[in-house]
Amino acid sequence: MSSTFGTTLRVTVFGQSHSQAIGCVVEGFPSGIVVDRKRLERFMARRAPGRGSWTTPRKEADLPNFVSGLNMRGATCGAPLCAVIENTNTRSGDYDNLLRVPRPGHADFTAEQKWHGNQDVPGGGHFSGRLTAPLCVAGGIALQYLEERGVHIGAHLLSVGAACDKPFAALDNTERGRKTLERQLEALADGRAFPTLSESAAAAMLNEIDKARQALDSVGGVIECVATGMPAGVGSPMFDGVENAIARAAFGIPAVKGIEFGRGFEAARLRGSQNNDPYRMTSEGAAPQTNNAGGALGGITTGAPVLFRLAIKPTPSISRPQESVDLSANKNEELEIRGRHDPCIAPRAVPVAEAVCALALLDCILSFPAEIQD
Ligand SMILES: Cc1cc2nc3c(=O)[nH]c(=O)nc-3n(C[C@H](O)[C@H](O)[C@H](O)COP(=O)(O)O)c2cc1C
Ligand SMILES: C=C(O[C@@H]1CC(C(=O)O)=C[C@@H](OP(=O)(O)O)[C@H]1O)C(=O)O
Repeated sequence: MSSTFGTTLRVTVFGQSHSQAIGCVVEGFPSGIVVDRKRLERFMARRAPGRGSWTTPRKEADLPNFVSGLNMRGATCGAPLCAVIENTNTRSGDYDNLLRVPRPGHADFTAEQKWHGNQDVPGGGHFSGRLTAPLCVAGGIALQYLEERGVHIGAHLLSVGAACDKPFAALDNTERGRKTLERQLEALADGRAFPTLSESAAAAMLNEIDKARQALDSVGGVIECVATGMPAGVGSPMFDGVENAIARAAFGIPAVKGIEFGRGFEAARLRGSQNNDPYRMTSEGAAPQTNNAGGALGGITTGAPVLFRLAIKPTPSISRPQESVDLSANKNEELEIRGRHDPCIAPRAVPVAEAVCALALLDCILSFPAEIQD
């Protein structure tokens, strides 16, 4: 198992949900990034567990301890960066029956097929959503670095169950569209507890989550993420394009089942005349006026916002009885899951989408920039 991604910026995530600690090792950060700890903590808090009835009740401080990679000024020093987060609130007994009886929808069954009893099941082991905390440490630093260079990344919940938020204005690449998108990103940066653009959407989504929880069930959602300010010419065909890099990192987030860029799957129902993004000359040079492509053509950035959506499945661990099997007795068994679980994963995965977007784009900038013109 490697749990590593990236070309120049290489991120490794380690630990299990109930091991002593979890963490990350990042190689390839440019030196001299002064890490704003307060800002990083605010970012981590948006993902943290234990924040009310729409999250798992497991409470964790989720404070990273940097054991290497920073100098006396708290800036990246060029050496590999290692951050460790303690696991302090584990209740492994909740998982006793799951060693024999795999949860439908979680990775218990596939881990057993691969490691034949040696896997660490409690808390979801290395498959746990908890491993996205160190991903947010690495991504939170990448976000700070990119922001200083004019690349702004933000995400929100586009839907939970049947409840929908308004979309980002990122398909319109005119000055008007860009201004609206800028305002939307500013609004999301105000520290709101629930990540939607509209307040009424937040209320409707919380209601969907509550209905699912009360029915001893869970619900899925869609996250929309955008990066503005990406220069044109970044990324490399065929396998190191920005879409490749983002998709690879995004599928590392547990519970992600789909990704689409720009118009995405809807483009398959359009005519070329509707889906092509026409170019016009602007004060900053040639630019597409619409952004159905989602900021990339041929894997290379167009200069328009990089836009993608993630499908997040409903939480596999639900409270109602389910059909499973006892793998040691080779018989069918009805499974009842104990323990503490998110009734909906999507809200907590919003900052994680921003984190992987920042890491993937920074890696593309460092590894596959536009060539310098003579
Ligand atoms: C932030 C976050 C929180 C999660 N919380 C839970 C949870 O409480 N219970 C659960 O069963 N799965 C939870 N998951 C999802 C599982 O970890 C995931 O479905 C499982 O590892 C199988 O991986 P897959 O769905 O990607 O195939 C969470 C995922 C994330 C990203
Ligand atoms: C602790 C977190 O979420 C955990 C993710 C998770 C899973 O299976 O993914 C299962 C639960 O673990 P436990 O049974 O130990 O409470 C969640 O609480 C976190 O994300 O930080």
